[in-house]
Parts: sequence; C-alpha cells; structure tokens
Amino acid sequence: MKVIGLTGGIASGKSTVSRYLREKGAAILDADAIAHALAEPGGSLYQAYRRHFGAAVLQADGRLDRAAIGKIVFAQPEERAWIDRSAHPLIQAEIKRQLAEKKRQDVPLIVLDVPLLFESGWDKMTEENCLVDVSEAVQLARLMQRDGYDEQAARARIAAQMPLAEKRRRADRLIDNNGDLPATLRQVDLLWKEWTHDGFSQ
Ligand SMILES: CC(C)(COP(=O)(O)OP(=O)(O)OC[C@H]1O[C@@H](n2cnc3c(N)ncnc32)[C@H](O)[C@@H]1O)[C@@H](O)C(=O)NCCC(=O)NCCS
Ligand SMILES: Nc1ncnc2c1ncn2[C@@H]1O[C@H](COP(=O)(O)OP(=O)(O)OP(=O)(O)O)[C@@H](O)[C@H]1O
Repeated sequence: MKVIGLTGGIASGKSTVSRYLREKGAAILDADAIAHALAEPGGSLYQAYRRHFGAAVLQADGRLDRAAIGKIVFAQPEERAWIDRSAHPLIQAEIKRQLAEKKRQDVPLIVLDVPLLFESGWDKMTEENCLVDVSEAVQLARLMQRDGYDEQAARARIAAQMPLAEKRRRADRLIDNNGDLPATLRQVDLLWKEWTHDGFSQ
C-alpha cells in the first residue's frame, strides 16, 4: 500500500481532504492530533512544554492552555524555534510508531496529514506528497473566519510557515481547494483511484 504525505498551509483544507480520504477507507495519521494527544497530561510534550513555558500556560485543571502557547510561539521566532527543536522529534517518533502499526494492517492507503511536512523533512517518509493548495487571499479569509483571528494574528501564523509557492514547487501533486467543496472532492476521487489502483509499490 502507498504512503502519501498530505500538506498545505494553515487553513488550506488539509483536514477537509483527509476527512474525505478517511471516509473512503484511508488510514490517516494526523500530526496535529498526535501533537495534541502528546500535550495532554502524562504525554511527552506536556512535560516539555510545562517545564519550558511554566505556570502561565497551565489551566486550572492542570491541562495546558494551547492557545496561550500559540500566542507565545507565533509572536516570538526564538520560541517557535525552541518548540520545533523540542516537539518535532517526539511527534515524529510517534508518527513512525503509528506508521509501522498501520503498515501491518490491510488498509488501501496510508496518509500522513502533516502541516509542516516539508519544513520538518518528513516528506522523506512518504512515496508521494500532495499539497492542498489555495491562494493567499483565500487562505487568510478562511483562517480568520474559522478561528476568529484578527488579520495580524492570522498573518503571523501564515508567516510562520514555508511560503506556499515553495510548497507548490516541492509537491508531487496539487489539489486546488480555491473552489467549492464538490470541486475539491472530485479531484480527491481521481487521486484516490490512482493511489489505490496503480499496482502495489511495496
Ligand atoms: C503551538 C501549539 C501548542 C498551538 O496549539 P493550537 O491548538 O492553538 O493549534 P494547532 O496545534 O491546532 O495548530 C494549528 C496550525 O498551526 C500551525 N502550526 C502549529 N505549530 C506550528 C509550528 N511550530 N510552526 C508553524 N506552524 C505551526 C499548523 O498549520 C497547524 O495545523 C501547537 O500547535 C503545537 O504544539 N505546535 C508544535 C508542534 C507542531 O509543530 N505541530 C504541527 C504539526 S507537526
Ligand atoms: N472548498 C472549500 N470551500 C469553502 N470552505 C472550505 C473549503 N475547504 C475548506 N473550507 C473551510 O476552510 C477552513 C479551513 O479548512 P481545514 O480546517 O480543512 O484546513 P486545514 O488545512 O486542516 O487547517 P489547519 O492547518 O489549521 O489544520 C475550515 O473552516 C473549512 O470548513
């Protein structure tokens, strides 16, 4: 079975596409969900974040206030560099563990849904990499609408990632998500056929 990397800028539509691929039968490894699980009490990221950011990022129930951490790391490049250095090896180890587990199961396709696929170098773990692509104007509008950020906060998050033009250059496949949802899902249907019916590469 094939292992595909699915990426895109923040709010480009990765989760929308990966949800549909999951409905079609793909196994999805979601890096954001893995990062969130590891940041729950007892998880390896929880310990690291708590030690580094201190009591200011703890909620009354002892869980981390991820929004507060986000405010720090997207405003301070050195804090983001710290988080990338510290968190990415822990997240990658968990992705590798889950990937090995999925490979032992009979699934038609494995998808690594990773926002920072190219930035982190994890595109090397896959056979093909697919970018969910939107214009910067569409990205900004969808991000502000979905998360309620003002324009400055939204732009800070977009600026923290590799420019979309560079992601386009590195991707093997593009899904154009500027249009309506049915137009996007039709492209996914075609890719699904190719990824699951063009022979077994492993
Ligand atoms: C900073 C944290 C606590 C903020 O949590 P929050 O729930 O508010 O946001 P969430 O995790 O849903 O991230 C939303 C989006 O922000 C972007 N993003 C997250 N972390 C980063 C980062 N270090 N650099 C650039 N963009 C990032 C991604 O596009 C992601 O999809 C959290 O994102 C985190 O732990 N980040 C470090 C781990 C990481 O790099 N995750 C990205 C996938 S590997
Ligand atoms: N084709 C579309 N038409 C209209 N709205 C869309 C379309 N695709 C996605 N959206 C909306 O845009 C927002 C961002 O989509 P989604 O959450 O799938 O992005 P994402 O890339 O997973 O984001 P993140 O990087 O933050 O995890 C959501 O509110 C989603 O409902």
